[in-house]
Amino acid sequence: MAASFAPPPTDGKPAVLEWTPPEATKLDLDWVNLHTIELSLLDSPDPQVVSDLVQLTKTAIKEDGFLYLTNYGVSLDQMQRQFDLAQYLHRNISEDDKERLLWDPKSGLFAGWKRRVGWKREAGEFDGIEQFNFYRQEFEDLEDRLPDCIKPFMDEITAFCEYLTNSVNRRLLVLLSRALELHDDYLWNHVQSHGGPVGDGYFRHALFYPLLGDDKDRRKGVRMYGHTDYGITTLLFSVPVTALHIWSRDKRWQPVKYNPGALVVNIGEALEIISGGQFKATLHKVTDTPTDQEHCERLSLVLFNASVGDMRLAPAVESPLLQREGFVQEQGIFKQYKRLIDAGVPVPTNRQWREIQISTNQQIAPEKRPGGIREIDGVKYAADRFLGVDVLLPV
Ligand SMILES: O=C(O)CCC(=O)C(=O)O
Ligand SMILES: [Fe+2]
Repeated sequence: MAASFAPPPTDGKPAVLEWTPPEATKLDLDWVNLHTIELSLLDSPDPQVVSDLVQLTKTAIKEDGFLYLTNYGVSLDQMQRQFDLAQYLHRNISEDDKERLLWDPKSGLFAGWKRRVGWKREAGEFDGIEQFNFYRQEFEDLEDRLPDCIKPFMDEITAFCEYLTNSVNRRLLVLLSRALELHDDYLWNHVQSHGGPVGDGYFRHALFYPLLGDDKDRRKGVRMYGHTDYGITTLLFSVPVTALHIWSRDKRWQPVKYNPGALVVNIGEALEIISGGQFKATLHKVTDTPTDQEHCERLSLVLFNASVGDMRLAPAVESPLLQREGFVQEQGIFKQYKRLIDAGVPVPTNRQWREIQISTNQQIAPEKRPGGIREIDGVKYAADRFLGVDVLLPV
């Protein structure tokens, strides 16, 4: 049985205001119908239950690339505390710390403080998104790389990330390895980066301020443009303010419904490549909120799990699933990597791949991207090219 999360005590620490979740939207939206994976069932003594769970996981990642994960070992109260801490960081970080810890995406990492004015170190147009991003270095240098206000709580944030990485993500990777019919620790041992609470990935405290008036018009309803995450898996805590949309199997943008306590998990590009396209790195974007949430702040906690930096990804051809069913080259990154592999051209290493995307920053309006907008089968795509790899993202 996997142990549940056991956070460090809170006594003796500064008082932290409770985060009040905004009310969920009352609008009846075109919700995407995601499958739910109950992670605790992996421990079931009944082999049929476990094999049904693997089958359901396979269906979810082949069909949607997104799923809800429940019963993963963190209680609602424990999750609430992490939202309290994220809100506390955003309310209490000093202007000096914002300056001192200002991020520099040109470095290839999003580490530190993002202001509400775009995705570069230099101030750009208002986008209303503030973030603090904790990479391995933030966990290692508790003195110099953190806002002073959050220092008393780092034991809790560290323990939380350790649990998410070493228990939740590890168990999820067991399920995904089994879906590929490989041994339980295949993805954990070969693809997941290790070291510290987040490996080469990062933990994010994001706060989306309301976007109103001219700012709203200018951004045409989009907060974060359509993209796939480059890592292995992304664990997003389901939040009451609706904004996350996925490019669904019906080839349209559909919102993800609030599921209190659940993790919304998406498959990153690394898994799409390893699985020879059997798993889908699904496109998603963050949009304006529904009209009844227009004035709500959206707090969002995310763990991005990253792959081993020096590795050049290729499909796991030892997978019996791949041997039986072959590659799936319908979409996206695997198709592009396969073209390079077939041509004998080395694909980028995982580190090169993530750093080029962060440093050249994809959050550029589609019409301003180098390749502009292309229409294929009636769908408009923004075209980009990184390190010889074409990237097409629906607008
Ligand atoms: O905040 C969210 O719901 C999603 C954010 C996201 O897609 C990302 O940061 O990659
Ligand atoms: Fe994302």
